Amino acid sequence: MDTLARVTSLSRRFGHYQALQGLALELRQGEVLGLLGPNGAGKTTCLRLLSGTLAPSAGRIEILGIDLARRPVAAKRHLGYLPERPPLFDELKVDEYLHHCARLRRIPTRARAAALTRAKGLCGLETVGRTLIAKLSKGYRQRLGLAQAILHEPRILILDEPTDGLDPVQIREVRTLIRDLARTSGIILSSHILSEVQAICDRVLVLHRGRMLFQDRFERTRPTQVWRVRLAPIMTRQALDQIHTLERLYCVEAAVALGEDRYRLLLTPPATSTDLARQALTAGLELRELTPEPHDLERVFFDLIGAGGMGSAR
Ligand SMILES: Nc1ncnc2c1ncn2[C@@H]1O[C@H](COP(=O)(O)OP(=O)(O)OP(=O)(O)O)[C@@H](O)[C@H]1O
Repeated sequence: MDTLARVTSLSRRFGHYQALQGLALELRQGEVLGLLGPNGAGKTTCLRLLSGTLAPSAGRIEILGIDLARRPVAAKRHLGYLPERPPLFDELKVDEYLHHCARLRRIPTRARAAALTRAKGLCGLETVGRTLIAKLSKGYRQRLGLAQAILHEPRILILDEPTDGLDPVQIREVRTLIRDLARTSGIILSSHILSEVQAICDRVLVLHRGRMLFQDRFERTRPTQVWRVRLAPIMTRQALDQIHTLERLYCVEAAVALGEDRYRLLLTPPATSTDLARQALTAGLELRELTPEPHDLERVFFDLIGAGGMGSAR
């Protein structure tokens, strides 16, 4: 897979405030990378740095091997950027605005009409070319923001909260469009909604207080290795025996007591819940409940926003 962007030790300060600290990431062709984090985590700062609209305090950004700080014009040719608030001019019509963007992007005059048709087609804007931007709905404004970002067919798309403020139908359309665009480019987008990132992205990078907390590739078919079990009630003095029996099961890597005959178990790969049920029965444990725990990312994210996690006895 081709590496499109490479970021090393990227940091940005605002006065004494460290908004981003030591970020490293790579973006590859065909990949959608999600930046996930609560408000103020540093997502917009990171995307502004990557788009070249904000200068870093330290670190390096390479776009297709070109140093963004040293050769900004050459590097930005490969970038399309949809900021948090799309830079639209209300007094222009959609076509006028896109022509203006095509000029700014230095698309040759003879190629402009085709570029507009392509971008409008991809973003579902064919019917609104002559509409005044001031009259567009929020959903159409967002589509237009996307259209200006893809007009010059960039290899890298940077999208700041691309579905923010859209209704469920528009969200589905924009998600489909993003997946379509990823066939020919690499996309990095931000969101503060876990399900959003899980729906669109191949990989996630969780930011918190300007630092990278966690990075993972979604393997949607990967079964969870963490299970929660409830056993038949026993006398308190036997509780220790119960957890020791669980720990001794061949398929169990670790067991944590949650109280009232409930335990959280980490299975040894490639063991499955069927192995667990069978081995528990053989060991004389009576299983009353067996439920999968959320995937790692969900636990990391809920820990982050203070809703409990692996260590809690929810
Ligand atoms: N121009 C600026 N001057 C001073 N502080 C700033 C500036 N831009 C961002 N910050 C601060 O940097 C931190 C990170 O902001 P940023 O907008 O990158 O977060 P975010 O993760 O995008 O948040 P949100 O989801 O709310 O958009 C915040 O505390 C913010 O107040």
